[in-house]
Amino acid sequence: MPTFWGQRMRFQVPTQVQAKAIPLILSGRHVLVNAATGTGKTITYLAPIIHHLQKHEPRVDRFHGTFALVLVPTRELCMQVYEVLQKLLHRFHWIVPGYIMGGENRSKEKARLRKGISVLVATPGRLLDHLKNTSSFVYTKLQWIIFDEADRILELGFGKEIEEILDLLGSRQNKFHSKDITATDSSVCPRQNILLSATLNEKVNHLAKISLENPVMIGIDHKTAGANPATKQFKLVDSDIEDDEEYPNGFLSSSGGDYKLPELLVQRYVKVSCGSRLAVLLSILKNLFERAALQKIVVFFSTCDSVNFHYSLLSEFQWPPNSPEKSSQMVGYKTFRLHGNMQHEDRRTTFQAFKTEKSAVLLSTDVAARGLDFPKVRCIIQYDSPGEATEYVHRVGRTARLGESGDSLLFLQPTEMDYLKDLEKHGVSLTQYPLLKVLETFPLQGKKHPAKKFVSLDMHPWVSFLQKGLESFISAEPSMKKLAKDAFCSWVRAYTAHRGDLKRIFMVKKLHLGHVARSFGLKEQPSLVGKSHQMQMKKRKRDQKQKGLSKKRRVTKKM
Ligand SMILES: Nc1ncnc2c1ncn2[C@@H]1O[C@H](COP(=O)(O)OP(=O)(O)OP(=O)(O)O)[C@@H](O)[C@H]1O
Repeated sequence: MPTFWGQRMRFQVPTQVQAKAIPLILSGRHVLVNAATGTGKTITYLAPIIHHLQKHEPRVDRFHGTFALVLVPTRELCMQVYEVLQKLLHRFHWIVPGYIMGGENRSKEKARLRKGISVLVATPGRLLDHLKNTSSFVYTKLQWIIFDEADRILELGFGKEIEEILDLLGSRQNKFHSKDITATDSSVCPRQNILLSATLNEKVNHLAKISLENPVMIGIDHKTAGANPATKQFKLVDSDIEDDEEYPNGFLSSSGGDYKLPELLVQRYVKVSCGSRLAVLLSILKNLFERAALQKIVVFFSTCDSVNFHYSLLSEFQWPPNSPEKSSQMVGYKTFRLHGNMQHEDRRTTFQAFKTEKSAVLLSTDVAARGLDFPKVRCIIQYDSPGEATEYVHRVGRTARLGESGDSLLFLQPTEMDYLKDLEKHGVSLTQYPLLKVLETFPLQGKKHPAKKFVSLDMHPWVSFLQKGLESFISAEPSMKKLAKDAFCSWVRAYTAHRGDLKRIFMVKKLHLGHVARSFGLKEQPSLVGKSHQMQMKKRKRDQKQKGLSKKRRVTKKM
């Protein structure tokens, strides 16, 4: 087992998945790794590669080009894997790490590829671009292709790109066998491909078939995933260790199987009527920070607009409103946001900043759901449902990493409660969050409001008081109102976009648009919000038409 990695990273013992998979990967087998979130999968594949490269004869040199390629679904994950790689390679300065990804400057990347990158981390689209257009990109010595978060890469619609990449790299199994290459062409290296994820599904089946040759599957149950039995830091149950399975023809015949969740994760749901969602979210955040000032929380939303709106609200909303006492931010902690519509550089800074903060809230879309390793995240709130159970697993996996404890909270409306049954089918079960007890911690004018007195949450004095405060604040700030309206519109669109079976749980026709508007702090009736949105859309169409016409006219004139 390679020893260098633990020293630099100050790790005492390998995790369970590392202990099982590293020897197999070192042996050269194609491997499929299925282990819970936060169990150290990154080192699992990087350590053996570096072990081989540092003793490679002749010594690895930049002009040899790329030996190993790590494919990841998102830019943030690309940066994260690159950072781990840099740490692991500090003693082996001749092995050059590098990354290429969407949003970066292409010509700078070309220059870096021309100089040579030994271990390259990449997002699929940009990699394909360079494979096609950067002639100085040398990959004749490529030995490893890793698919980290394999299922997500495919879900993001990169299936075709991946097939093209495998074809261009000559690594597609049904066309081409690594054994055949070594037999016929000694200048081409034997290949070893590795697929990893905490959730494998049918989509991975195809990728596994076309990219892995006679692979071994490593499945680590959450009870054993923490670490080696040598440490008492993690709970271990030896008998739960699954045997490696030979995987010649695909293992994914049962797609609805259990997902692997961190053992010390406490999973809860909170049932909230639509109109009270916003007030409840703010109350829960306030309560969490009042209970423990030093903690990090990630809140997941379904759309970029919704992230933007809640980000501005949390940053600007003062509490108590119109009070003679000094008011301050309601959730008085640093707030960050992360989503795909942000400028590349802002995404990068947020990602780095949230990593180092000790007390903060990150509001994010699913760009932060996969693979990101933010230290010490204590709680995950899924304010908007994740849809697929797979995404639920990855979102909650941002906490309770590597033997630490963590909490997760899923917001559900009364009409959406069947989602719990859907999760249960995957072995995921949640208990109810004691919302009324939490709301009791917010007395109004010194008076407590015992839980049993209220027929509905919307009538709860604290909730309605806070809701009024939010609505007046938003209606008084035109920029906030605009953000709220945009968020409302895109939230409804996202709600209608639930796929397949989930449409039966997240039923658009059961949505009360007036209540949805309230959940964005809007006083207007939904028809008004809808109308203004429709008018905007009409105006946009009109403008586009006019632009199109004048363009046409210009073109006609020119011709
Ligand atoms: N042997 C080890 N001992 C202690 N900590 C470790 C060890 N190996 C990895 N770690 C740490 O564990 C954390 C989680 O690792 P990593 O991000 O690779 O998990 P993962 O399984 O890929 O998670 P995800 O499925 O969410 O992507 C990281 O902070 C990493 O530095």
